[in-house]
Amino acid sequence: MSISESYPPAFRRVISDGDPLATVEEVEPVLVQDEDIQIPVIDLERLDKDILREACKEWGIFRLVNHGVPLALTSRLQEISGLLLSLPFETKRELFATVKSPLSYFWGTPALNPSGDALKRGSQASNVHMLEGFNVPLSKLPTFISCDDDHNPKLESFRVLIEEYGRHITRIAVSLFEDIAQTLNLELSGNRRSEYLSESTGLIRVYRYPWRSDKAAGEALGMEVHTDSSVISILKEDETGGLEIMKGEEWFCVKPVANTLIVNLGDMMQAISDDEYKSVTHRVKKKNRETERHSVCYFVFPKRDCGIKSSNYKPFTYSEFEAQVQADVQSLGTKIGLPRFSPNSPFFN
Ligand SMILES: O=C(O)CCC(=O)C(=O)O
Ligand SMILES: [Fe+2]
Repeated sequence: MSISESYPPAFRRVISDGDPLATVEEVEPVLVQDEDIQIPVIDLERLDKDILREACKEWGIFRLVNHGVPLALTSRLQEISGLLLSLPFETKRELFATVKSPLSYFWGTPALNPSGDALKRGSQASNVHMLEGFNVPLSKLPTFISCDDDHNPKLESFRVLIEEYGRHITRIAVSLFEDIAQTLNLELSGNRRSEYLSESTGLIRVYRYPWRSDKAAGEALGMEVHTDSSVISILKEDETGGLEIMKGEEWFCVKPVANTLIVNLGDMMQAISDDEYKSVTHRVKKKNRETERHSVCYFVFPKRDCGIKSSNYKPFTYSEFEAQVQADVQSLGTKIGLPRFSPNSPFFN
């Protein structure tokens, strides 16, 4: 099987010859080469609250070292997910295609509904994003019994590995959230912590961004410009690179560094912090054409009915925020996010 047979059919023309009729939006010509930038580094074993506060305030993103996730576990998870993602397209489509499976396979868009299925996007949206992946809601993982174990014993290894990785990454998210809350003097008495950051909402997405031939025209965007809706997102990328962040008015490349994790703050953290901290604007734009990019991304959210009150937004629950994002993606093709809840914004709803 050639590698392109494992890609969704809509990707194939684009990766091989850049057919001008291909349905992928070509991004703006690159006028300025995006420069590399060093993001702040946080050491989880010797956490410095001042550096953490500064990173959340000025950047909304930082690199985490001494995070305690065993290297062997991450490597094995990356290896198994890579193997599953390189299965033929049709096999991947069938992998979780049982009504009982909480896991799903998606491609062409990162915008999914709460069940993990791709959202139909508005007509103005660029049609296909050059990415595919598996969506894994961690709390539902114990109920996942693969009906395809005979054909794919790798699926059982994937489940075991992602469950263990999920335990580590949840521990990191909770401990970072508590540290961040301290830097904000945020009151976390009672069950406030688990309402703001509800472990049961945690999900992991394993992404693959395809390789492209030298003949392919232009650049195809891996993931469009966005902020995450989460409280905290934690990314493990491979050595290919492609993650870019906006700082000031400029785009910068975040270079991969072995055995580190990237933490970015999401919209919910921005709202909880009363806009003191930033939900970083980012995208994935792969410069290295010849290699695929693989990443494993964790997202965690507030409890669905958790009320978010802040001076810059009308009060809302996370469910309301999510419903608004989904409605905008479906009607406009893109997420508007927090401005929908800000009386000072032209997007206020
Ligand atoms: O693949 C990546 O590294 C980034 C993915 C991302 O930004 C997202 O899923 O929100
Ligand atoms: Fe993101």
